Amino acid sequence: MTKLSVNINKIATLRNSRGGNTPDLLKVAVDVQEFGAQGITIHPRPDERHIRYKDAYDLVPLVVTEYNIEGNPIQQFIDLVLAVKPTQVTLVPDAIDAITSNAGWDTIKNQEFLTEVVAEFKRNKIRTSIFMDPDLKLIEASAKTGTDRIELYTEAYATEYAKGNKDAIIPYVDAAKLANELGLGINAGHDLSLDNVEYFADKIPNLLEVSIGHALISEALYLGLENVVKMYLHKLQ
Ligand SMILES: CC(=O)[C@@H](O)[C@H](O)COP(=O)(O)O
Ligand SMILES: NCC(=O)COP(=O)(O)O
Repeated sequence: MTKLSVNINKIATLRNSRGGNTPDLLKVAVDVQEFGAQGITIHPRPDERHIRYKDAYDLVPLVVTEYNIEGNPIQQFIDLVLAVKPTQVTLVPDAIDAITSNAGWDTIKNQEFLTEVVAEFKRNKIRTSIFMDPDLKLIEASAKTGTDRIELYTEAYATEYAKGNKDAIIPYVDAAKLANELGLGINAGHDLSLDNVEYFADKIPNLLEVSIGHALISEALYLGLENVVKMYLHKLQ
């Protein structure tokens, strides 16, 4: 079975848009776990445009499932993760001004750096995962960093699947087979959705975890909309 870790960045985006505490990020994290999600993911970015560093601390007593913190391992991020001690840290090479994560690591070019960072987190008993495109050479190199897992960056799959190109799964299956041979655990995420996640999970051997945020929160809005509109109409009768 593949675990679902719900990324709550978008709840923080909505909260920050008004400056108050609605929606309440911490309550959402508690409720999402009560509804059955097996993990909570956050991706604090240096500009704190959604998740604030304080949120990462406030979530500690409330995340009773797997706590996954994603981000670019700049010193500020490393210090945060070492202080919070989540279950897992996912290393993502996102540029400071990127609108969202848009590439996996070049694990050949950054091998020494990643090896050091991975070792530091593992010394602190934090599981590590490296965000990766499904590139066999890079996946082979990722194993040399000592990481426990990789997270397959699924945007390309999601984009092609939406166009009807199911063959877009092939590089991911090949990548997963190699990762399995190398003893790497496999996570996946980015633009996974109710439309494309089942096919992905069916085809990828030993997919341990998916982290889903943007589509899941959007779908929750759509699926809840009719109910809430009706509740308002009822109050206004
Ligand atoms: C690592 C990754 O794939 C991202 O999906 C990320 O966690 C989402 O970040 P944003 O919510 O800032 O787009
Ligand atoms: N690691 C991927 C993640 O946490 C969520 O990505 P998305 O569903 O917001 O694209």
